[in-house]
Amino acid sequence: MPVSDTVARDDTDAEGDRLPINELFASLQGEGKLAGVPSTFVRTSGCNLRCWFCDSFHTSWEPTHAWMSLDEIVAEVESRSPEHVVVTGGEPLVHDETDALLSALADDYHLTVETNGTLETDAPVDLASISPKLASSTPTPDNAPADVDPGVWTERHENARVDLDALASLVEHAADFQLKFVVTGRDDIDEIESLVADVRGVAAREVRDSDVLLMPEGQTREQLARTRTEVADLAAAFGYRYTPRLHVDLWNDAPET
Ligand SMILES: C[S@@+](CC[C@H](N)C(=O)[O-])C[C@H]1O[C@@H](n2cnc3c(N)ncnc32)[C@H](O)[C@@H]1O
Ligand SMILES: Nc1nc2[nH]cc(C(=O)O)c2c(=O)[nH]1
Ligand code: SF4
Ligand SMILES: [Mg+2]
Repeated sequence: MPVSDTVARDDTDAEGDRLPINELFASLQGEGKLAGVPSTFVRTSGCNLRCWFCDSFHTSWEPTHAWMSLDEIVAEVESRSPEHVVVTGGEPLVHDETDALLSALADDYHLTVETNGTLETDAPVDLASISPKLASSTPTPDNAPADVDPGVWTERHENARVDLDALASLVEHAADFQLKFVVTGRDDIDEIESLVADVRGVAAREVRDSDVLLMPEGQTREQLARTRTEVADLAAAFGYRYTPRLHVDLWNDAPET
């Protein structure tokens, strides 16, 4: 099991700007303020966290990818019609080259970055879709994916999952932002309220309740069916925004959806 933050660069990667791409596809944005918007997704591989529930197993726990040059990625994006591009992962901001990709796309596309909120970027971002990871995301031998021993990641994930300076920087820097929490149940709400208060205390930008989104944990329709009602009730009770996971509802989070 890889312990590295990112993925090992192979020898063909020696030259130029390249990124490890797990998948690149057009779909509807399934989550957040832009749910339903046709978008091209660029999914990088490698992450500095290991959420036990990660729905992109082959970008975190067992990374698989092809190394593509920034020019190749841009050409693939240009061959698809959506005007919105979502750069996601894995954790896209673990790669320095992600900033260069965002800059290359910025003039022609609306850019959403899906990030765990632990790393900053100076690159142009239209929507910072920040998903801070709560204590309920930390992997343990009891909740880790099948046949995976979380090992050092229990402590490593727990120590790295919240960086208030990075969160404040992302909130302040992007044209728009959302704090989109993966919610396993009502036991998460105290930490959400506390973290939102902490971000409000350091960020030089208003964080409205409508900028805070509660998203049910679930990789499949069946798992979402177990969590969505409780999470929707929490959103209504605490005044936050509920977000669905449309791609799971529509396509059960099949690859390239
Ligand atoms: C695979 S992550 C990649 C981006 C970044 N690493 C992050 O976690 O925000 C994409 C989005 O899916 C969410 N996500 C991952 N696994 C999930 C699950 N089991 N249930 C609900 N949301 C999940 C993440 O919180 C994030 O908003
Ligand atoms: N349709 C669709 N919408 C998404 N929004 C965020 C996603 C992600 O994996 O970052 C995602 C995804 O994987 N598919
Ligand atoms: S931070 Fe994102 S990519 Fe990394 S393990 Fe968690 S959900 Fe997966
Ligand atoms: Mg996804």
